Amino acid sequence: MSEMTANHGKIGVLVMSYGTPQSLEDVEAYYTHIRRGHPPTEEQLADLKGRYEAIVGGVFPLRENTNGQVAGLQDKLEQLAPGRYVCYQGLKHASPYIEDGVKQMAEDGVKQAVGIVLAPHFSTMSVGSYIKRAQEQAEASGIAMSFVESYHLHPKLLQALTERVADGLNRLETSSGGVKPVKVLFSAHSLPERIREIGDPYEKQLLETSAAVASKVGIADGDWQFTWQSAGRTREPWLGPDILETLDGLAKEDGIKAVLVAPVGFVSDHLEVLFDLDIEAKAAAGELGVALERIAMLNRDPLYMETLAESVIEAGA
Ligand SMILES: CC1=C(CCC(=O)O)c2cc3nc(cc4[nH]c(cc5[nH]c(cc1n2)c(C)c5CCC(=O)O)c(CCC(=O)O)c4C)C(CCC(=O)O)=C3C
Ligand SMILES: [Fe+2]
Repeated sequence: MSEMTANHGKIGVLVMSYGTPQSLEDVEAYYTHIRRGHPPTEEQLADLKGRYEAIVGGVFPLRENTNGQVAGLQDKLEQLAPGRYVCYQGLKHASPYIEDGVKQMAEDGVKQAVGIVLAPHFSTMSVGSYIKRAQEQAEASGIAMSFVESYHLHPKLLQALTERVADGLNRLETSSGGVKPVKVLFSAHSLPERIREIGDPYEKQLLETSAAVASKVGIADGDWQFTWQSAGRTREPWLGPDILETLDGLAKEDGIKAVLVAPVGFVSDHLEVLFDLDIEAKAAAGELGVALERIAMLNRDPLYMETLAESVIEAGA
């Protein structure tokens, strides 16, 4: 069988993710793509490069993690439905772009496909825009495509997050010497406030995941809350409170001594976690005299791979 027809008859799976630069030299082109073709100022570029320099040891962690997640999903699909699915990668702001992934499926003879994003919660501005781009290219390429819109309450995702929060609380207890009171902060990437005007489900879904995990771990209602992080630096208002503001209030008004951050809106180690939480939020907490730990990210966790595989099979049946 030739390369061209090897995947003929299989269901294509377009696995979509944000994308990260190829190298430090590539940060400017990547940032320009995020800004819809408008190059960043010198200052903005230096700021973003500085953040990447702080977390990157040769390889950009998000690239490795996305590659691992796509391979892990392929393996899991092979176990559950041998020979039926073939995975392709499609990135929002880096190569291979979403459109490249769809075109590759078409070249390989794929006629039917399912799209899934490596982010559990739906927003028109995030997952919705990935899906729109994939759908447009699928129509142009003659592929019938369906999509997984969200999987934020999938039992295996909740189980994986529950284990991580329980483990994180144990680590925090050890590293902080058992100081109390403790607060669990669930977090996700902020979005512009205007998503509220269009009835976007993002906030509701994030609260649902957080409440479900808190309940499974057995955290009392007053001992957890949700907060935003990583808001964009634009003139329009973004959803708040931001985690830095939340930490300040918890320390000064509520006397909280230790915090476990659970960034449930993300599934990988990447800039928003390794810099915004591990460096920036941790330093802010330190100045406030608050101990801070973060839950381990899902990356290639088997329960996360099963969440993705089961969601794909359900959507592509
Ligand atoms: C909802 C959401 C997610 C989660 C869902 C999902 O995963 O899709 C997410 C993830 C990520 N965001 C990432 C990186 C960046 N996002 C930026 C800017 C923006 N993010 C936005 C939203 C989101 N972003 C928005 C509305 C903007 C403003 C510009 C625009 O309207 O698009 C900027 C520009 C500079 C800055 O503002 O810092 C960067 C560098 C990385 C990669 C990290 C790495 O490389 O390790 C990841 C996983
Ligand atoms: Fe972002």
